[in-house]
Amino acid sequence: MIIEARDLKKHFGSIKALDGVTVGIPKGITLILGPNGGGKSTFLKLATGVYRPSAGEIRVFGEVPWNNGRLKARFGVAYDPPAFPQFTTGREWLTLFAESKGFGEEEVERVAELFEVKGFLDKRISGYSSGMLKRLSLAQAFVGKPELIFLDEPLANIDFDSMERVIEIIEEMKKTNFVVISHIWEPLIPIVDWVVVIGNGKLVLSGEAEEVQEEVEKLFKPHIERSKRKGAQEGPSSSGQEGRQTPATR
Ligand SMILES: Nc1ncnc2c1ncn2[C@@H]1O[C@H](COP(=O)(O)OP(=O)(O)OP(=O)(O)O)[C@@H](O)[C@H]1O
Repeated sequence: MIIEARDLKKHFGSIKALDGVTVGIPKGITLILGPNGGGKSTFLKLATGVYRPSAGEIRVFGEVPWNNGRLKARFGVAYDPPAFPQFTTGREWLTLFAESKGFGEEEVERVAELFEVKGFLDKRISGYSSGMLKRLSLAQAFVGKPELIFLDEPLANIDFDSMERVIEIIEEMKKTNFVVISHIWEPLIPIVDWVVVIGNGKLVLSGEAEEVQEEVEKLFKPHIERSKRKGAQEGPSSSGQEGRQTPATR
């Protein structure tokens, strides 16, 4: 196991963000799922040493992440929402970050190309769209090809082509381990090895992707029936207009 949590707790005042999670995450690609406010990002921040556990323990590569610069140098992280200094350019920020990890301009170019951020790299971050911010945060997480990469919502706010690209990049990096939190889970399932579900501060499920896929589908596949809405629109109580309005009819 590359990550092991034992009775892990994180409380913020009376909020029990994590309330006794015991779980092991193996090598490969792990997907963390769960409802809003369930504790996923808190788990990630405990694993990356941003938070210190209120009780229990978490270890990454056998080490405690809190206050552990040596361990932090071994992984990359993209948090959600991405946070950057606003008045630097993407290039300045990536260069500073790469240098802090012992890499130079070449590595900045590599990750910038990988996530197609080159077109706006010399603009100030304050002018970036949500998708640009997401792609810059992904580029940062991949600097130096770390052996473990944590990604919080890597597919949020990016267009379909970029989504496919991100999934391909993750799949191609065979030697890298990934821990990915994503509400957009379906396109990730084919490449995922392990799934962890955290809800209400507790572990709900942990297992091999193939074995738990059915259960995951039961828990998280949205069941929206088109016919009901159509029926409501066309029914006697509707405004009398048929079907969906086009911009011209509004
Ligand atoms: N720094 C904080 N201070 C206070 N409460 C916090 C803090 N971080 C998280 N929480 C609370 O802890 C709980 C778990 O939050 P967390 O962000 O871990 O959930 P999540 O599963 O990542 O949710 P989402 O899917 O909405 O991103 C929530 O009730 C949240 O409000």
